[in-house]
Amino acid sequence: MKILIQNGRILDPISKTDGIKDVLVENGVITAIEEKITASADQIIDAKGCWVTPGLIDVHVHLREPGYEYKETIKTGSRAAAKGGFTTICCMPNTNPVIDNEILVEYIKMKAEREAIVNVLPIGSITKGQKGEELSNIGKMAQAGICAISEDGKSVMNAGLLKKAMKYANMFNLPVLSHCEDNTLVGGGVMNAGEMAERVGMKGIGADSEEVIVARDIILARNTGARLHICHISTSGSVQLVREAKLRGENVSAEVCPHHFSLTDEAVEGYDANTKMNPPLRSAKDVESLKEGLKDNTIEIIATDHAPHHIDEKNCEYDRAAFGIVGLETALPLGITHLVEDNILTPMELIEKMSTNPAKLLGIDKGSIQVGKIADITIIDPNEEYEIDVNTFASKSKNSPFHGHRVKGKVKYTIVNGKIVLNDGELI
Ligand SMILES: NC(=O)N[C@@H](CC(=O)O)C(=O)O
Ligand SMILES: [Zn+2]
Ligand SMILES: [Zn+2]
Repeated sequence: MKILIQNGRILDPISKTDGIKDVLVENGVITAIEEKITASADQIIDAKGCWVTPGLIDVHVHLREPGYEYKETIKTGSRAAAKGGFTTICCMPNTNPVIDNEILVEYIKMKAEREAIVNVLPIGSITKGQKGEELSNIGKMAQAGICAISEDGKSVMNAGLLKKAMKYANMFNLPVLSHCEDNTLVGGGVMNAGEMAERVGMKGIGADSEEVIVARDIILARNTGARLHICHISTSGSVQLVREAKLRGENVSAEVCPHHFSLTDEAVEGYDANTKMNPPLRSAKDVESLKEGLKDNTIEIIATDHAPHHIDEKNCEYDRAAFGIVGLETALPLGITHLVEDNILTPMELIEKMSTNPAKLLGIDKGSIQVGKIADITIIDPNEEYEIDVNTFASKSKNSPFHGHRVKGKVKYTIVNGKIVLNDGELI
């Protein structure tokens, strides 16, 4: 299979290429990137006016399989990923049963091999059953092919246990993806603590519940040498903690989710349960800090925290609704609309945070569009404007607060291992 991509704007953060070129893909590999390629091909893609980028990589996705297939499956989640321009996604272990042993890791890999249309990398839990009591067998899961460990959905509240896990993670060179939430400080909150929570009469979640754990985990990572990655960073204080750790030369990275830089807690005013997620939408000041963190590279990664839930789990009182929103199919347009259009990031910086830096965190040979690399490629029309419509989502769940939002930037083609899985906006 030969694919020729013509006249696109190549954005490669590794070689710092930013220019109009043709790209030739043969048998799954990029074989040429030149001003003008005149080879014959099975499919020619006219990428005029589009960005041609390394395939997007999402380090934080909930695929819900096994156990919650009514929300999402490996198959449907991978299709949502392809629509969103993602060629590789990492799936969190808070399934039922929890991914806490090598058999389940093998199961995810086997299912993904058969049913997923993008690359799926499993993440193993830190403790058995995510109960916070006993470590999962990290070594065996590493051998089976996990890309990281995480207790996402909660924090490991026992610092001693987490410290031990960090030491194991080092032995297998795995990053530790940390959901930062001290459950003794949450106090039954359902949205950001502050003026807005008072106005709508709901219990708030303070910044301290996140920041206490960010600080703790930075200290533990310093003492163990672990590769700490902070998930879904949401407060000014957390950004500052990560910034200071980096200035000290410590091995810490952070991700921000598109909803946390696109919306504030003002969005909760209409009581739409699709504005409910963990951590919650924060204040305008926090959003400002997140953008500064993106700009000065304190925050190197944009990840979706794609968290599908069934309509019945959202169609109820705000207090009782599930935490989490889908994100795979809105991430790129939100990045273009709120970061590139607002001059927070250049197109190259956006792609770096959505592909190159995630690949670096995972230690995989992806995130670059160069001759000799496996052909994971995304083609994006940055100028197409449209309204987000959840009814067009490939995801099984539609729990997005962005329905009806006007955005700019449309994913046109997603190519995974040299195979076109999204063709002119349509899934194959
Ligand atoms: N983010 C969320 O609100 N929910 C996530 C869990 C998580 O990412 O912590 C989920 O699994 O539903
Ligand atoms: Zn989380
Ligand atoms: Zn999550």
